[in-house]
Amino acid sequence: MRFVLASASPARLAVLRAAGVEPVVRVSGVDEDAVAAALVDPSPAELVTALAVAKAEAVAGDERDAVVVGCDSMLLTADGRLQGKPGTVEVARERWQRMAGTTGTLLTGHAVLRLKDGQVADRAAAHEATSVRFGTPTEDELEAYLATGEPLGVAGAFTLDGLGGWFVDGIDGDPSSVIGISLPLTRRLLRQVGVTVSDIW
Ligand SMILES: Nc1nc2c(ncn2[C@@H]2O[C@H](COP(=O)(O)OP(=O)(O)OP(=O)(O)O)[C@@H](O)[C@H]2O)c(=O)[nH]1
Repeated sequence: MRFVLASASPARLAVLRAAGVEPVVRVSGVDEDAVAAALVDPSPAELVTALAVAKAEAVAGDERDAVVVGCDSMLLTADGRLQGKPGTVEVARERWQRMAGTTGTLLTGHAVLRLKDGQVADRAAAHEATSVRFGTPTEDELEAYLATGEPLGVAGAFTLDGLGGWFVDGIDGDPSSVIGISLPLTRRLLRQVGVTVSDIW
């Protein structure tokens, strides 16, 4: 079955490939700020789920028979801030100075659309929440990490499976969701739209 990943995320692609799926990658190009602005006081979970739906829907229009999956990840910090990608060293530094030694929640919205004959025959969406216990990098370690550039382009300014792993003391929940796509949740959403995971791996 044709499996379309509506995401530019190399991490999501890697998780799916390691799990036996060879997705067709179609980047949605969704304006995330515009989607967020159209929502009325969404909860963090509602926001990431709405963004995942928007990404999947943006790509689905060109598909005839396929499963289309979209995701969106953000970090909800212990002091209640919802954060995407920091973008700059300054922002990533400020975030780490606040979050070191605390526990945050990495939220990933997921949307699955089942296309048949060019129509959305079925759909399912949900979010996964994973607690992340951050370590406390020394000032030198933090500056070295920032200098690698890795934290700038990932939600929450950290990775679990990359250089950031040195600074994550532990998680409570699904690790694949932190990296970018929850395999167990995606399996459940696929089942809701009549697709068995072994149909796609
Ligand atoms: N490798 C890795 N990437 C992470 C981790 N946490 C967050 N990310 C990445 O951070 C990015 C979060 O931004 P999103 O807006 O959800 O996705 P994106 O990369 O912009 O790509 P789109 O789906 O096309 O929007 C994703 O690429 C995630 O895979 C992690 O622990 N490991």
